[in-house]
Amino acid sequence: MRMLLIHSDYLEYEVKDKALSKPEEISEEQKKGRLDEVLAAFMSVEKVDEANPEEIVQKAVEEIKNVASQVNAQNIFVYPFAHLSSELAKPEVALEILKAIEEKLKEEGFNVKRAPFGYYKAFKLSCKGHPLAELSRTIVPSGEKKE
Ligand SMILES: NCC(=O)N[C@H]1[C@@H](O)[C@H](n2cnc3c(N)ncnc32)O[C@@H]1CO
Repeated sequence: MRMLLIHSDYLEYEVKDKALSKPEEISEEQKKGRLDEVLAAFMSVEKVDEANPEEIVQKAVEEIKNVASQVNAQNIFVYPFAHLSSELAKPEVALEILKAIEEKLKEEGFNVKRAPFGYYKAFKLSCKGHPLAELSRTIVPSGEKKE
């Protein structure tokens, strides 16, 4: 998995069009979303992650928790983003992993939103610009090598 973490004044999105033939079913309310004072986690789930989805969920949650505590963020935006890797996991696997990350972060007490999966979305982001405001992480299952 490739993750881009941006500590932001806000992140807001608006669904524009389907990017998959069968995108995630969403309600009218989910077509727009916004969080303020947010750690935005843009994530590309990779083919290598299919070897151990549970481990990837655990490692991703740990990384996000670590950064959230360093930047003192309580709000997390889980954002599916297929542009950080050329070795993408199948959509059905990626969606399950992102849903699991969302749920575990909620269990940890964070206020979490997840942007809809399988759509083109307009988004606005206001990066805070401090030294830890822009971070990237690469996560792979144990035993797999990081490319
Ligand atoms: N910016 C818009 C967009 O990225 N849209 C992406 C994601 O929402 C989602 N998606 C599909 N596969 C993946 C994957 N492996 N990891 C993350 N998201 C995925 O499906 C869309 C088309 O690739």
